[in-house]
Amino acid sequence: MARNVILDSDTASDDTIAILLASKLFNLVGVTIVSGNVNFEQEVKNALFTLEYFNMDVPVFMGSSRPILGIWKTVEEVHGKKGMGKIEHLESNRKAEKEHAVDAIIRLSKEYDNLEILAVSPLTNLALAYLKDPSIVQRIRKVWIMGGAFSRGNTTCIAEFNFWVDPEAAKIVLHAGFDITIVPWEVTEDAAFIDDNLWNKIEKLNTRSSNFFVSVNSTLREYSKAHGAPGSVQTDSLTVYLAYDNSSILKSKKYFVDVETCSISRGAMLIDFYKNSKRKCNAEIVLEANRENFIKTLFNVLSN
Ligand SMILES: O=c1[nH]cnc2c1ncn2[C@@H]1O[C@H](CO)[C@@H](O)[C@H]1O
Repeated sequence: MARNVILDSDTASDDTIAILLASKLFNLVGVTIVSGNVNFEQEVKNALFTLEYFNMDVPVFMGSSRPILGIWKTVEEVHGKKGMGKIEHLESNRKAEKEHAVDAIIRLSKEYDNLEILAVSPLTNLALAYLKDPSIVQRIRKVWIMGGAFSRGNTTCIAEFNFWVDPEAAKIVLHAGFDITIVPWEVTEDAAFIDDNLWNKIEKLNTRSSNFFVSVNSTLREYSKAHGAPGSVQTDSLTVYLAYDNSSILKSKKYFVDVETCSISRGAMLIDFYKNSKRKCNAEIVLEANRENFIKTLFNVLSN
């Protein structure tokens, strides 16, 4: 039986493919929206449009429209004016639910045994849900986080975007006592890049989903190439995939993990590799992922 998941998303280019993948691999019981990549209302539209495009009947819950301290910037230069690459007409007939994402997370954690959270975005919604009802820690089976960088920050010298947008939320979640697995930025860079060869193959599939993939990731691809990558990195999708196929986590280890919240290193992930702090391990860090399996699954999903 499919596992029950909520996908927490700041919906822009790569997030949409994570939504698609999550709907194929899991029982996706809700998409919760959080501020991050682009304008919040636009993110909601992007999620609704994606679900309508793929004819998926999944409720969308609007969450926090700003990080806890509200110090962040959106990154239209990464994802396109509306966050969806070349797709600019993003109207749909769908509407978001009235219930707030924080309440939906708390309610769904009671309704579904073993609910898991796929957090491919800043952690504001989950942190607020935990603050409102700390007992969700006992009910949520697992939290999969795309976030943090070992050292190659994609937003500042040291910080990855999701942790950088809301480091206070990341800190709250990391210290809450959830069963956490983190997929850091560099691991996704190594295992989830779409180079020209692969991009052309996806383009040639010429299916409804491959056409969507190519259009929605067009700006991310250009931006990534301009910054020295071979193409777009499907970071959020890899996280969803590893949550589904744990055997594709080739190397991982549990550590004490924290997040820096101060000035220049704000959003930096702190991993106690040598157990200097003697503090209890609070997260499993993925160190290496199986690229081949991920690409094969992505390709299969885009073939239909
Ligand atoms: O410059 C960027 N490159 C890749 N992903 C980015 C960038 N800026 C924001 N994101 C978003 O942050 C996470 C990865 O750090 C992904 O969730 C992606 O949607």
